[in-house]
Amino acid sequence: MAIYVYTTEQMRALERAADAAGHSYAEMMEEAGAAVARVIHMLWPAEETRVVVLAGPGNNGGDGLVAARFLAQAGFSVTAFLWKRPEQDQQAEQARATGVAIFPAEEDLHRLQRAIERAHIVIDALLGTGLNRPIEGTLADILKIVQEEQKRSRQFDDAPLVWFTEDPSFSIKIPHRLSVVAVDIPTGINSDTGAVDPATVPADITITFAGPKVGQLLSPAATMQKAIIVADIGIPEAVKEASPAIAELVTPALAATLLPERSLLGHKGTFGRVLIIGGSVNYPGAPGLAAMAALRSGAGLITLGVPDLVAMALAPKQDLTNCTWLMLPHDLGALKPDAIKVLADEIPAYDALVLGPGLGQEEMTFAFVWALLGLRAHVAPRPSGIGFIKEHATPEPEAPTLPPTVIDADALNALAAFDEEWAPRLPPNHFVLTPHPGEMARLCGVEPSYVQANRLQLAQQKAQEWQQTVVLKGAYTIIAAPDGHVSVSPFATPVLATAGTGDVLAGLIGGLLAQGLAPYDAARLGVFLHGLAGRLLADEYETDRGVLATEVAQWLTHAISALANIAGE
Ligand SMILES: NC(=O)C1=CN([C@@H]2O[C@H](COP(=O)(O)OP(=O)(O)OC[C@H]3O[C@@H](n4cnc5c(N)ncnc54)[C@H](O)[C@@H]3O)[C@@H](O)[C@H]2O)[C@@H](O)CC1
Ligand SMILES: Nc1ncnc2c1ncn2[C@@H]1O[C@H](COP(=O)(O)OP(=O)(O)O)[C@@H](O)[C@H]1O
Ligand SMILES: [K+]
Repeated sequence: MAIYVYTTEQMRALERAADAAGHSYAEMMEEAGAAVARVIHMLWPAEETRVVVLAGPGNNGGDGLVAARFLAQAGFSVTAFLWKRPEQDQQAEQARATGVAIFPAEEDLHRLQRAIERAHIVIDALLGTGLNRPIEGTLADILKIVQEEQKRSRQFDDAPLVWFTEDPSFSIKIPHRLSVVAVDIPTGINSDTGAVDPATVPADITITFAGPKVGQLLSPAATMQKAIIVADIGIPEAVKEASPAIAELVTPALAATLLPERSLLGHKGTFGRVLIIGGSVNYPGAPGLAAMAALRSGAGLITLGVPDLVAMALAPKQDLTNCTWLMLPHDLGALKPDAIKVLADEIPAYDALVLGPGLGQEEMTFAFVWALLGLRAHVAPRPSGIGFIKEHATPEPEAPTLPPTVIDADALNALAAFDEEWAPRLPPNHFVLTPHPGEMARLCGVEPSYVQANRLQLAQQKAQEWQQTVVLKGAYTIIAAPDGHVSVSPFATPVLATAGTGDVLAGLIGGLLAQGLAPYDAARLGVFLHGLAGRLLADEYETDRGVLATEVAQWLTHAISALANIAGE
């Protein structure tokens, strides 16, 4: 079952289509409220758990009152406060009939405050995707009460968790006296832009319906939610598949279908050969990290094409004794265009290439990258001497035909530094570009803040313009295909925000390319396994800091094995 990411308008269209197909709005609200109650019931014991539901004027409030009813039926002690919602409302009546105590919020904020002080859970069902103006007045007062109580109740900051089934595979930690559970989206988050109203209360758990709303995955909204659980509200699959969505979420089920087949009779040649080209005197470790990840990806044979002094430093490292080596010509530890001569003979033996980790930014190294990518005609020879006499070194060899290639790190910077259009000169749908927001900004000639504010659209637009797969890294990494398809990673975990994890990702995607995956699929699976390895490590250490990139590479094997289990659930 695919899970998609929606804009507010797409979500409304999906609801309309579901309603037209016979799954009514009332049924969807019933399922939404039931899902909220189920998640809470899974994590808290009904006895002795006091729940306060804050219900607003729209459907979000309706969902909250349905949840209130199911929770009361399950034995929770539930109080609901209505804001801008009549007490005779149908959902309120039904909830009251099951024993939910219901009060108008406006008339007695003191009562509301006392209830929240005694509560274990506050359900935020004030506003959902219908937010359309700044929050002020009574609504701001209500949220302020929750915010203050939440601050008082924080004992320690738990490890973040983002997941998307109702049966979380990782334990959701409930360290606070008071937990905030948001219905669909925390009140005050703009579900399209990710903008956050200052009144917004961060949610420990957000239960979002049918699929994430794109704003939830953008900054700064992403920081206001920890666990995001996607709940099915019964929209028929056929309706979902026929309705437009802005992106697809990479779920365990999807990732599992992408894992390359593994023949019982396979030998190392069957599973692909990866050549990693990178390394320089200042960054000797990066290609090694890429190689460790490629080794763990299941690829058959990994070679490091690096300057000899980088090879000397790396070869004794534990995992890297499993690699073979190709010494490439360099000047003072930086690769130079002559390396093409060595590579021209070697490259045909490889099924995938990873170009970039640790290359450095020497001009001759950029010239090497341009030449390898066949942008050679536009490598400007360096002028020397007086006047206009230009000195040509040895004639440049022909650029070899490259296998599917990951372009990462300084190879991306080399592209950004190329002074003419590079994209039309590359064979289409043959490369995976893996920029972080800074590299993306350089490639696009914009500010990093612009990249972050327009992550999804920019990645989509550039993948189409460049006709290559683009992986825009960071929390909720975006993977965009040349045909306009976009996928989003479900992982936002600062455990990965440490030097070298990008090299690990590049090597992993390279290893998957070598096993025959198409660029977009190799990127989607690679990003997922990389994020999962990070999550597993955060669970193992019970912290989201202090994990090393080498460990992320090593744990890829655990991630692959965990994927099979998670997807099977
Ligand atoms: N996605 C789905 O398929 C389903 C969605 N449902 C729920 O429906 C919600 C959307 O419902 P609605 O469209 O009724 O929207 P909301 O429930 O978010 O509320 C909209 C109302 O709040 C008012 N409002 C907006 N911003 C305000 C502000 N800053 N201050 C004061 N008032 C403000 C609006 O004028 C409008 O009256 C979703 O978030 C979800 O919870 C569910 O009922 C089930 C089905
Ligand atoms: N908060 C986060 N949530 C999820 N993934 C993250 C987060 N921070 C960083 N990452 C991931 O970690 C990797 C960092 O890559 P990069 O920025 O290239 O670092 P480096 O060059 O040091 O390897 C990327 O795959 C990125 O998506
Ligand atoms: K809400």
